[in-house]
Amino acid sequence: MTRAISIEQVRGAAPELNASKSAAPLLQLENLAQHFTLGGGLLRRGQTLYAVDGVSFTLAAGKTLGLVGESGCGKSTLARSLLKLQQPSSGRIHFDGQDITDYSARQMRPLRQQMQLVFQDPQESLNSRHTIATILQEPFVIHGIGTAQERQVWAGELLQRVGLPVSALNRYPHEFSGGQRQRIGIARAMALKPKLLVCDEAVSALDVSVQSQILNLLLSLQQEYQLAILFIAHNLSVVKHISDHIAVMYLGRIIELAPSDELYAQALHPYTQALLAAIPEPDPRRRKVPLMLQGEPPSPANPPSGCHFRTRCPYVGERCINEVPPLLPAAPTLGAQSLLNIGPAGGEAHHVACHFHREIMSGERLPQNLESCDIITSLI
Ligand SMILES: Nc1ncnc2c1ncn2[C@@H]1O[C@H](COP(=O)(O)OP(=O)(O)OP(=O)(O)O)[C@@H](O)[C@H]1O
Repeated sequence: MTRAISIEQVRGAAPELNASKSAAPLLQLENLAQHFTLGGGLLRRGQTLYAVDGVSFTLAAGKTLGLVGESGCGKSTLARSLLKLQQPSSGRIHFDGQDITDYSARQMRPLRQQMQLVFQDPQESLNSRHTIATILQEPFVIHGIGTAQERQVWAGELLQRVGLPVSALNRYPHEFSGGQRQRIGIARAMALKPKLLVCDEAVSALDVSVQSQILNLLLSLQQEYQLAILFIAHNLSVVKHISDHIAVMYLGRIIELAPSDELYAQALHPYTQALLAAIPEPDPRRRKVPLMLQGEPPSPANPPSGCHFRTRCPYVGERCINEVPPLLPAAPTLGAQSLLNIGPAGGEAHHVACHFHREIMSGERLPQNLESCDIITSLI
């Protein structure tokens, strides 16, 4: 007779990699870069594309970091690099106390259970020819965990945990709505009880009401399993309710990183301010005057010198052309939370990469060229 084993026991069945080594962050990136050498036409051949250009942050167990930026700024590339689905060009990745940067595919194999990716389009990521039972049992099969009967039980438990009935096991992905398919995608990602979930635009294709149901599901899974979540979106309003911290990315670099509440209360980088201004405000009394931005984002194959944002920044100065602004704790004069627990490991500090953020916030530096600017509409 087969003994039913709950999914709570799965982690115990897996190789014992799981004990956290210390209070160190679960994930730590140091200056991670992903550069591609372009092929194709004569004009582009041999050119370097700076998709991710020196990203550092930390993420603790049980916390969510929202990663936001326009299409093409490097969010998905960053996700793939930190999961080592592609080898980064430079920088270091620390996961659960181990420097995994140079781990081989074989060394990564047991860690794959701990780091899972949830995709935007579950239609594409779920094999349409397989039943939900097969799809949910696959992670156990790949890692050689459990008997056939045990896997069947676990698949049913996973489905119920994400709010779907066990009877759905014998159906196919196309028989479900987009939101239900994303629940199945999350169930599959949670099968081996990972410590880190990377959600790459996981709710972007869903209706707003379904989005919030999926976000609530992620939050409850996070509480239950002390899950760390990197939540990628192109829209600041989506990440607001799920994120403890938010990182704003522009052309391969993090330009602002702050506790979520603080970012919304007092964004310090002109780009973040523009993203916030682009969020629609239904109450006409509270509508802000949109901050204007010039032009389109430059190509990551030909990024501007100095500050990558300078070609669209209303506050640009000479220094922005010549010097890359480092991502540093915000100026003490900004007061409040910004002064607390400052540390490069993230902490509660508000970090910003702008030479003039003090002057902009104090009103000493005024925007120029506003007349000729466009509103960012792609982010609305
Ligand atoms: N394998 C690759 N070879 C060459 N260029 C690439 C490769 N992968 C990504 N890029 C380029 O890197 C840049 C960043 O792409 P990426 O998909 O990471 O951005 P993104 O912020 O996730 O955008 P989106 O929200 O549209 O998915 C883009 O210019 C893209 O064309």
